[in-house]
Amino acid sequence: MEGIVSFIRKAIFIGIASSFFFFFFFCFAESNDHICSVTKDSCSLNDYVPAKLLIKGGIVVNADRQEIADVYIEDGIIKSVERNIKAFDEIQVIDASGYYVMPGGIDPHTHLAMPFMGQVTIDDFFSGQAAALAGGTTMHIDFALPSDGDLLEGYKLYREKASIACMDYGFHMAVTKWNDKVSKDMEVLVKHEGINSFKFFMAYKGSLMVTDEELLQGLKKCKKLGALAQVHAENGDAVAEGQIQMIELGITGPEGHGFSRPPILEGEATSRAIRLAGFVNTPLYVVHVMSIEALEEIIRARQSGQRVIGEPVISGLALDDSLLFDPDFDVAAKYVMSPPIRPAGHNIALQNALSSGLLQLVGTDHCAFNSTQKAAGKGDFRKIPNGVNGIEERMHILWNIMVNTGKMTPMGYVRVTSTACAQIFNIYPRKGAIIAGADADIILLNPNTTFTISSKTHHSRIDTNIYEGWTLRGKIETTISRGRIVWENGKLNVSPGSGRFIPLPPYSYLFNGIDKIDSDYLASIRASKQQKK
Ligand SMILES: NC(=O)NCCC(=O)O
Ligand SMILES: [Zn+2]
Repeated sequence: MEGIVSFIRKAIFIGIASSFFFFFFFCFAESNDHICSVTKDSCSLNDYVPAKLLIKGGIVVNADRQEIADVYIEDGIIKSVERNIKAFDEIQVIDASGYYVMPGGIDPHTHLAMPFMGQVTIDDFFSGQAAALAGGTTMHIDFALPSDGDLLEGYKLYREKASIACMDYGFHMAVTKWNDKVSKDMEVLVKHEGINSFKFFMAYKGSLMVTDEELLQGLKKCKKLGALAQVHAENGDAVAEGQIQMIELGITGPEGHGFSRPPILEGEATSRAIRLAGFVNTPLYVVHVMSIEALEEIIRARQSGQRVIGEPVISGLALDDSLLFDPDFDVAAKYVMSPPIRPAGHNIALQNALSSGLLQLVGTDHCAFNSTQKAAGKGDFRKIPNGVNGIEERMHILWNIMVNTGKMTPMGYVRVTSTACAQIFNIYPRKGAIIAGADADIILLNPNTTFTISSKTHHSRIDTNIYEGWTLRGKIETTISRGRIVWENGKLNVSPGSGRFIPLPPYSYLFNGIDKIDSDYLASIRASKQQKK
């Protein structure tokens, strides 16, 4: 009898102890999941318990197919995509008939809360992301800058800045000098911190610019780590020379910005970076391709079999440089970015290259400075902080200039706004697709709604807009981020801290076969050495 009582006591004790264990285990796991978020108090319950959603009867578009289907979402994940899914009582149903139902946009190029040219970009990780969600972008990859050249310190700072995020995000890391510590930090970032790309600035002499020698070391290290090397391709030495020339000519206004860094300097740096990446045999990603000169280098390299990705940005695709010549400084300064927005013709060439697959994905380079910040360069264009808005406008403008004009199908649109980015940065198909198992990042676009862009109604903090007054057809009326409806009926429903950091794993598809090419090359060198003997 005593034995039975003692057995029951033990069983009760083990039961209670294990309940405590599991309680603490799950609490810890939950808090760990939000390790970089602000306190939970600032997040609404909605952030943790996404609703069950059924999107019914829309035109579901992926990069490879388009079909009328329903999309069922549970716990922030797409559970099924098929026709005639039954709606049960507790499921919220969205009628999507007549709407395009597409993966949320992924913006590969943003600069939120970035210190640059004596200013800090006006959109932080909350305001910039809220604007993005209102414009149909559900994830972005921002550029973390080193802190005084220190990569890990810089990265830590950016993770802290992003604690107020309200949508999913990842990071690229910039490399602005070269030494052993930089090399070791790159390794730590790739192996332990979810970084799989490093950006090298070939411009901004005296601040961010790297030398060819530094770039070469960086390319070698990227290859070793399976990380993608990215370049801002402009010849920084020549730009500095061009700027002096303009000042000597008495050209001090925003138009001097464009004249001082002509397309030939973008073409030269693009060619140089491509050739160095070819020498190392590592993939290369050219950010913000703005000119025919750079485009031609990318096409030539791709034709020769080199793995080069070209990213045009929405400003370069949609605009020409005419407003850079506006006599009103405040108007012209809005358009100052680097490489510069080019004369008419370059934008059309970039559009054509995008539609034919010669360029692969579209970014924004959202780097917003308001008019008081831009005013720092009155009387000297070299001091105008470089950067334009776009995180909120990219999806709509691209739909208008590419899909409404017949240059691109909705499937092509999905490819360049979302899928290609997810593939290049190795998070496909969790992102970039509407398929079972993917994150429920989805937009509903009404192709018949028109609206007009204005700084008075946009959601970014910037007080101007480079697309001011543009009337567009086709509106993203609903944005769903991980199963939560965050944008609907012209209203945002977001809270700081609800966004998630998405680690980006190394060795994307771009690295497949690189080792084979290397070993074949080494074998051919050895063979030629033996022949000589
Ligand atoms: N692009 C630009 O003008 N500003 C952001 C920094 C950069 O990407 O070059
Ligand atoms: Zn750049």
